[in-house]
Amino acid sequence: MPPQVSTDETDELFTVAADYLRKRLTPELSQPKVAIICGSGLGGLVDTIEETDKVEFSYEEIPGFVSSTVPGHAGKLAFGLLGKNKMPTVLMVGRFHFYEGYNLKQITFPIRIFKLLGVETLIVTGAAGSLREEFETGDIGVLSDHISIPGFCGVNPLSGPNLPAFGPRFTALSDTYDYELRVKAFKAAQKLNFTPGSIKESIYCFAGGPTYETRAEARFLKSTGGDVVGMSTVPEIIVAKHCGIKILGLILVTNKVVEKKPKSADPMNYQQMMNYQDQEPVNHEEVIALGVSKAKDMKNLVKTIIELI
Ligand SMILES: O=P(O)(O)O[C@H]1O[C@H](CO)[C@@H](O)[C@H]1O
Ligand SMILES: Nc1nc2[nH]cnc2c(=O)[nH]1
Repeated sequence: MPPQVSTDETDELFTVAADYLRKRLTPELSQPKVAIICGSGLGGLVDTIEETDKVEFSYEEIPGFVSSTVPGHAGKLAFGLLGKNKMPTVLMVGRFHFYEGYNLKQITFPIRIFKLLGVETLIVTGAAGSLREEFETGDIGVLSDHISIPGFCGVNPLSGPNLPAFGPRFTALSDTYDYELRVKAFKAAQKLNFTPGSIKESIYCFAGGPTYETRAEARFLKSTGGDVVGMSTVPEIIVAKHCGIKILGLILVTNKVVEKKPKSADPMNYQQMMNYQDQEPVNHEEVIALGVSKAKDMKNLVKTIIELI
């Protein structure tokens, strides 16, 4: 039996959604132990589950779910068995974002459904821009911490009445990213012979989007100690931590946010000093394309991590 979280009227919709899914799944699939959120361009992760036992629901049909509106986010929930250990798993193929106009409660709604279904581990994936010279495009970041820029302004998915059935009023986030899972991520990368250095611990800066960073914002974020920046991930992670789900964050670096002003530029040579203007601005098509090109690596990594769980 999955853990039973008692509910009251406020969280009635969570129960309705969980019951809706449970009724349409076999007992084996209705009690997933692992949930995976697929980030931009990473929807291919759904292929890690066997086609034969895959059951999918479009977000539109699940009570309380909103729709995916961003290219690269298909908008479906897929249940199946993953890896050699046939881990019962649920995948969000496409996530919700604050910049789509949804509030943080809507964005994080699925996490509490996962809790009610019995999920113990959440693997959050996403695309992000690199704030550090040493983080190359295509590298994978294993999240060790985050900085929520909207959080400093009171934008937090746990604002408003607390739901004690899920967790406490005040939640400590100091150990949010499970150490054992991070170790497993590195062990999996080693097992798969990933290029040394292409997978690194990273601190994720959550920016609201949908605009990418100005050059000054990029410098500011870098000065905060962040390694990568994206427009998602943190809200889901906060709600998962609140209800006691173990968390692993995997970020694919899809572009570089740091500007490349040459260190040796002659201060009297305005062309040298200003040549960072030549840098191509980032765009979402490039973000998705990078995700698709690294799909195989991401799939193998996630599968191997789950086999180590
Ligand atoms: O975080 P995911 O959804 O993977 O995608 C990242 O890429 C998109 C911008 O290109 C934003 O949604 C940003 O958060
Ligand atoms: N904020 C932000 N999100 C991203 N997602 C993918 N790349 C980026 C980026 O450069 N900035």
